[in-house]
Amino acid sequence: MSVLYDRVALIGLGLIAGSMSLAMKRAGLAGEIVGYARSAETREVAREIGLCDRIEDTAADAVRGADLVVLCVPVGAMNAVAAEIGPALKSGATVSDVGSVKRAVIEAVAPHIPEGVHFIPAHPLAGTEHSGPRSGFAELFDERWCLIVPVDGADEDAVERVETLWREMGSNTDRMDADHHDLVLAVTSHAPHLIAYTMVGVADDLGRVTGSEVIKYSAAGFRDFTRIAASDPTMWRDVFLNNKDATLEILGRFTEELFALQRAIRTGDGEHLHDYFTRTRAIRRGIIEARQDTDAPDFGRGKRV
Ligand SMILES: NC(=O)c1ccc[n+]([C@@H]2O[C@H](COP(=O)([O-])OP(=O)(O)OC[C@H]3O[C@@H](n4cnc5c(N)ncnc54)[C@H](O)[C@@H]3O)[C@@H](O)[C@H]2O)c1
Ligand SMILES: O=C(O)C(=O)C[C@]1(C(=O)O)C=C[C@@H](O)C=C1
Repeated sequence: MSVLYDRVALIGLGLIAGSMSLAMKRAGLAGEIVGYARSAETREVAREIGLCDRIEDTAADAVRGADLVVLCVPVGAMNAVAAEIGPALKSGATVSDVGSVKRAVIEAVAPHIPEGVHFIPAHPLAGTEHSGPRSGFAELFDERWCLIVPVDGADEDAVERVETLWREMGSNTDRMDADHHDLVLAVTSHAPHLIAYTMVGVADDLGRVTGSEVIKYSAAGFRDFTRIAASDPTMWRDVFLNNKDATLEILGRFTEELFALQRAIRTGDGEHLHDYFTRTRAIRRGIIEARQDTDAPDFGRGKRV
């Protein structure tokens, strides 16, 4: 692939920006990659490991002359960063972001984008529980989805170029409306994270009673919960505070179902439990069969679904 953007600026140098830099280098997509992070320590690490071609000490200096600027900071920091870079953006440039929530990010960023600059929000559905400048790797986006969320009146060429960038970094892309994105992600990512955080908290409370047993004998299912619950606290605080309505809607439904299952256990209603688990098993099997038919990429790393 030839160079897509002569100069790319990455703001916030953590897991996603680091992986983007390495994936762009792998495919030769950027003439130059410039980086900026708020803390001097992160900038120092990024320089030391050669994460970008150049690291600047202010966000405005990093975006000056850039053809593509990608905001890779926690969702709650998007507004302040956009305000800082707005006046320094080059006419004709594209600003994108990788935030896990889309409606709130659009509302936070769009007012700071000057006339003549394109704003094309995006969200790669790929991550790990690790964060910071040393956590990125070039393969993170391979065979994963990246959702592109164009705002009303978005320039089609600019949208297509961002789609090409993600495809060349290894992802499959789809377009989605911001509100729909936030509801879908509340089901598939946000509520599951909150449930994992809760379950690990419950186990921790129990652990105080039973010593180290909870960890020592933890089965694979619980270990998966602990992996998810080790994710970055700032990132997830911001996700929940910025996708309130959709997350609360899904958690409300979750609680209703949980109460129904709780009641079935208490009253010994085995038929209810069996029917419920049969239905959920069929859903999982249906997903796997559909994927084999369409050869679509899976939700998990590699071929694990
Ligand atoms: N981790 C995931 O699984 C994942 C997946 C997809 C999208 N996202 C989204 O990507 C974004 C970045 O996540 P990450 O996992 O790379 O996080 P990270 O914690 O690894 O990196 C975030 C970086 O932003 C910097 N930062 C924080 N506030 C800043 C500010 N005000 N100005 C400048 N820099 C600032 C931090 O120092 C850090 O370098 C978030 O919006 C997150 O919702 C994360
Ligand atoms: O695999 C993980 O660790 C993730 O949690 C990644 C995950 C997800 O829920 O799938 C987390 C947040 C993102 O916005 C996108 C992807």
